[in-house]
Amino acid sequence: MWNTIRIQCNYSSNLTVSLGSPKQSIPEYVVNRWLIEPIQFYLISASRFIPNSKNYPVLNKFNQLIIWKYIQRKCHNPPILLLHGVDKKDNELVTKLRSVALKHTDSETGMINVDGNEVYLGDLSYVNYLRHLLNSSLYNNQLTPVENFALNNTKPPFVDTLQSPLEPHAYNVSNTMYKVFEQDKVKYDCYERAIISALMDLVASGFQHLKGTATTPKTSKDNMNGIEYSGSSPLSQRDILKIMVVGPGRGPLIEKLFNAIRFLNLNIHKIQITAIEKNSNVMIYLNQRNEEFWANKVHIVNEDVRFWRPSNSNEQGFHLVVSELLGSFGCNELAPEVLAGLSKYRDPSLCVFIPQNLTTYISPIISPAIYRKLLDSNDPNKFNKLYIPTVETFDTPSSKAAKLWTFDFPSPTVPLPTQNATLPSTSVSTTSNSTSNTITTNTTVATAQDFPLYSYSRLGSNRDNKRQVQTTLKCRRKGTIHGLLGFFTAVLYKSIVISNNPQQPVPANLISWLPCFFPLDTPITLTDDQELSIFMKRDTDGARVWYEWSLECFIYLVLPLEKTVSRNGSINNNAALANLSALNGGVGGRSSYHDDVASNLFDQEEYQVRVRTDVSKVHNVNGNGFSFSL
Ligand SMILES: C[S@@+](CC[C@H](N)C(=O)[O-])C[C@H]1O[C@@H](n2cnc3c(N)ncnc32)[C@H](O)[C@@H]1O
Repeated sequence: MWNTIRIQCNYSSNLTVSLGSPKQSIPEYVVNRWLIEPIQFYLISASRFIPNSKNYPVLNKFNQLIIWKYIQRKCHNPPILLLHGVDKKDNELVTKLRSVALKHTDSETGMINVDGNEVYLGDLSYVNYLRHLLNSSLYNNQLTPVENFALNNTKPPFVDTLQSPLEPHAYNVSNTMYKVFEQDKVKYDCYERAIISALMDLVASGFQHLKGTATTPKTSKDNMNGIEYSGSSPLSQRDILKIMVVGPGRGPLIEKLFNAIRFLNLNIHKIQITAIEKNSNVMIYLNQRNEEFWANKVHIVNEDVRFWRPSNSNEQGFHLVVSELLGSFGCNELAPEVLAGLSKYRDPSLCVFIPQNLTTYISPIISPAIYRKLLDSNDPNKFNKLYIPTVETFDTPSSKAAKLWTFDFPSPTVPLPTQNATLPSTSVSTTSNSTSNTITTNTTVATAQDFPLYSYSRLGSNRDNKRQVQTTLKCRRKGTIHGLLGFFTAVLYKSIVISNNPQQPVPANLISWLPCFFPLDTPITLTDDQELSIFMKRDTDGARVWYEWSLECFIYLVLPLEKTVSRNGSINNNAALANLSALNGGVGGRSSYHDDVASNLFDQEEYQVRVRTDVSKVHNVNGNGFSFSL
């Protein structure tokens, strides 16, 4: 009923709802469902209270939890708690408590002065209990880590806003934003574990000679978080493990890399580290940290990695590439495009990328608050854009999400560097830490000339990073769908996974990414047990990347089969077929389903038909509403 009123009032922001505390426990999804509504008052009847062991009125655990959850999630605009029924004559508990508790408490008379009149508020032990409940809310956090993080990091008026996704490949990330990233300790711990695991495998598959630290005495300047470094290496390039960090920002991933090297006790002389960061604003941090903590061991390049090319053969043939170019939807910060060019500079025989892959997911959501915000916006493209809602003001009618697509790193479709490439004499150079500049021609490392400057047009419109999926989801619960929620899972290395799945983040306290939202311009209403068909596309024209999306919903009808026997005795199913064709034409069912159904007609007394009940338009066709420029 509330939903009907809201729709009839065109999602007016003046419309709010008052909820009553439940008599008995209700399913959690119902509590969560109301959490996304504009609750103005939360009514607590005195009859919900029960006496505790000292005969004071308290709420049961279930009602306590609901109040904590509502006031915590809506901390910037909490509902007013309205206690009622305390003064009812027939409230046995009140009468009892009044005689036991209040008689002896002179200071708590429960009287207030309103316009010169003494008004009896009722039994104050109820109010006192609610006060206690509010105070104890601080120590009974009901929110998820990501909700806590989002609420603590967004203050009014930015709470509950729709942000545009970051585009770090196109715009420089601010210092404040890097600080926010760096708060996610668990993300960096996952990276550290992934790097340790990958380094162990690399060592085992050909870099055994890395085991053991350098023996040269260290100087204070050469102290890299405990890694001993002598300042010069007598090793030839062939012995060297080459590591690239793409987009290190202010350096937390490099920090984790050094931790991993130290943890594994690897010889730093035999490791070459290159970091490529396009944001010139962070160069000062990186260079300072390089000097202070990393003994200038990191070769820092201030360039867009898509346009970077190794100046000589020593600068390629990477064995480990570490990056964190993940957006809320996984691929929306263009990791596939950014890393594709770099793939060509890997060692074709042995190279690990962290992350190894990313997979995107989508789930239909109910979010009247977000929809109302969009209705209020003057942007003509508002329904063709991708958003990041700052606070989780949504609920999902389906317990599952649909898997869309995966990107592997390095991309299996990017050609391998040429095998046995011959090094031109000009490409061989001596690095400051190397006494040998000889690289023999039987190396599998290719030359810079083998890999022309990365260009999207050269890759045939970047075809390999296009994706298109049509997938279905069963929705058990009814509701009005306002859009799709996108999130990702990334395999950093083997079993080390991170995910911003709102229902089950991995690790549970990961806070870096809120899920993203693809709106529908006309919401779609579902009854119980419907099926949703979701169309999602990632497209590119070589200069831009964008997403397109649409929805259809279906119900399954079971229809009786009306058989008539003709004069010659044959069975005629015309009535059923007529039903089918009516559904096909009238409701928009698809003929392929009906063909399947028709072929089974002769065997069944009834048949099932899938009927389309609603369909949305395709949003953001050709990226006309929004796109990410390459
Ligand atoms: C999501 S931030 C992560 C930064 C850092 N790894 C951290 O954890 O704080 C992505 C970083 O990659 C950089 N970046 C994005 N695209 C890039 C590109 N094409 N070439 C080089 N750096 C890039 C951005 O400037 C940004 O610093």
